[in-house]
Amino acid sequence: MSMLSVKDLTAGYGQVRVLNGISFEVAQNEFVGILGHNGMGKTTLLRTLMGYIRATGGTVELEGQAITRLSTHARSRAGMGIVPQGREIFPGLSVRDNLRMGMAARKVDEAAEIAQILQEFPRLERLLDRTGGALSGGEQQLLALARCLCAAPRLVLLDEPTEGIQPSIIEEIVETLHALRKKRDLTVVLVEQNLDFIAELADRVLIIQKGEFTNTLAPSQLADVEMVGEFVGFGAG
Ligand SMILES: Nc1ncnc2c1ncn2[C@@H]1O[C@H](COP(=O)(O)OP(=O)(O)OP(=O)(O)O)[C@@H](O)[C@H]1O
Repeated sequence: MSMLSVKDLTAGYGQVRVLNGISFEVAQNEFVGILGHNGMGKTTLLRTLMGYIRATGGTVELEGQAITRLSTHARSRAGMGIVPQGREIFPGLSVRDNLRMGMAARKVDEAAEIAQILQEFPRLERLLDRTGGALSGGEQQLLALARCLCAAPRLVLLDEPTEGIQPSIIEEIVETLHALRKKRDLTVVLVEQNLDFIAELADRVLIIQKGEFTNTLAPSQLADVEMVGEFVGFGAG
């Protein structure tokens, strides 16, 4: 059974349709990348999968369960999590309290849960009492991912995690995701513009153009700048 199964998904804003019939499957423990120009619908797709935007047509199944009509909270309880573009941590709360907010919907031993998260995100340990807004972009991205994991998702949707982040922390995010994949048996759908990042993490890469998937690339093909440029238009950048 697939972890995620999406069929003919359509969605948009008011009368403007942005997703024009998206279909794809993601296997358990697979990492799938999504690549496309700005404005092609990547963020809209992740937000529709998470239930922030209502699908106007099509179906979404998580581990065989129909979730197309469920609320965002219900999807979260069913095992789906999102790390949104721009990270959206709570800037006025401490790192510890940001993590606590991530667990709010579950009955867990907070201290034990935070100890586990710190093993997976050692950089956060000395930052626990700092406010989220005082962290660097890369640290905020790690915190956003850690907070998402506090809800114990099995599928994580990542929206442009490397946006505005220094290369040294980008490499740390790659390593963290590889480790989480093994340790938590995590499945990831990853929207990215950073070709190196996506090539290091994704098992396959779906190309989105005008709200539709038009091609699938192997990660090794991302090194072929001309080929990527043909599909995505920013290969040379
Ligand atoms: N809240 C909104 N209301 C109306 N139109 C929107 C809204 N959000 C996005 N759009 C439009 O929907 C289309 C797809 O946007 P979306 O953010 O999904 O693209 P994207 O591929 O994620 O691009 P980016 O990388 O710039 O975020 C764009 O034409 C955008 O202008």
